[in-house]
Amino acid sequence: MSTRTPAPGTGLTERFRTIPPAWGADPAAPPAVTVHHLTRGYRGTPVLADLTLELPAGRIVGLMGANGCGKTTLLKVLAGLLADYEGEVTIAGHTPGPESKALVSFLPDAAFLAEDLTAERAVAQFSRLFADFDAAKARELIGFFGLPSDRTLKAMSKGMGDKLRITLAMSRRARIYLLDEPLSGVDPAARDVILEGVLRDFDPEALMLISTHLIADVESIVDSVVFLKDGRLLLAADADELREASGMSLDALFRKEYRS
Ligand SMILES: Nc1ncnc2c1ncn2[C@@H]1O[C@H](COP(=O)(O)OP(=O)(O)OP(=O)(O)O)[C@@H](O)[C@H]1O
Repeated sequence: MSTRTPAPGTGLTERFRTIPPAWGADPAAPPAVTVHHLTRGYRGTPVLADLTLELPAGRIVGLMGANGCGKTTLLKVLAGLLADYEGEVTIAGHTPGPESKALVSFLPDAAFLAEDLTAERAVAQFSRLFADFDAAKARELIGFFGLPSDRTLKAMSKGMGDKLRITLAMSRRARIYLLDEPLSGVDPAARDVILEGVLRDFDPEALMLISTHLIADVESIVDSVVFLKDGRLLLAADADELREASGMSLDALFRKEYRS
């Protein structure tokens, strides 16, 4: 039997398989999201393969993985946009459908707003579409981001458009926020402002799942992580516990685990 101390970082994927409940939360409370043996592919090619994971409420979870590992597919299943999957999924106790959609605010990675909308018209539209939309919060965020209220999306820069989309997604009083690559294409100076906006007046009992393949971008705001690899769970953990056990930043660990 070897008496050697394992090198930092080894065995992490066996040891870290779950995200513990948020600090101060009732440990007996049911998870906000459960995914059991989820399998989903496209045209016979599997993307998510027998994925099992649970996400507690009150957490800000980084959903990490290389391009094409299935992050968007998972978010779409949770958002109720992909119905034909194998396995079981629950969102606040509901299978994805009308009840769960009312509780989930999804920010897709693709454009979803009409180009002729101004910020003010977008706020009016979201107020009509979503019962939980907080127009006062949206206007506060529009001010925080310094967005013009009368300029159409077409006339805004990419960064302004991103800030408006994030404003709309974060202004729903949802239980679960799913943000798909919210910082892709955003310049480094704007990233910190956007993250500050995302956290502004954020309900500490809500769950946020934020996907990225650039972990350094969101490392400052996530308190836990899910690493996917080839549609499977590589590890799930509290961020501080993982940093302590690995002796690395999440970014360094991510690079190590995905090097192949
Ligand atoms: N509608 C589709 N039809 C066919 N294949 C698809 C479709 N959507 C996604 N795929 C494929 O499924 C795989 C997983 O895609 P997905 O978008 O879920 O990954 P991802 O981890 O979000 O990637 P990225 O970081 O590049 O956004 C990829 O190989 C992708 O090409």
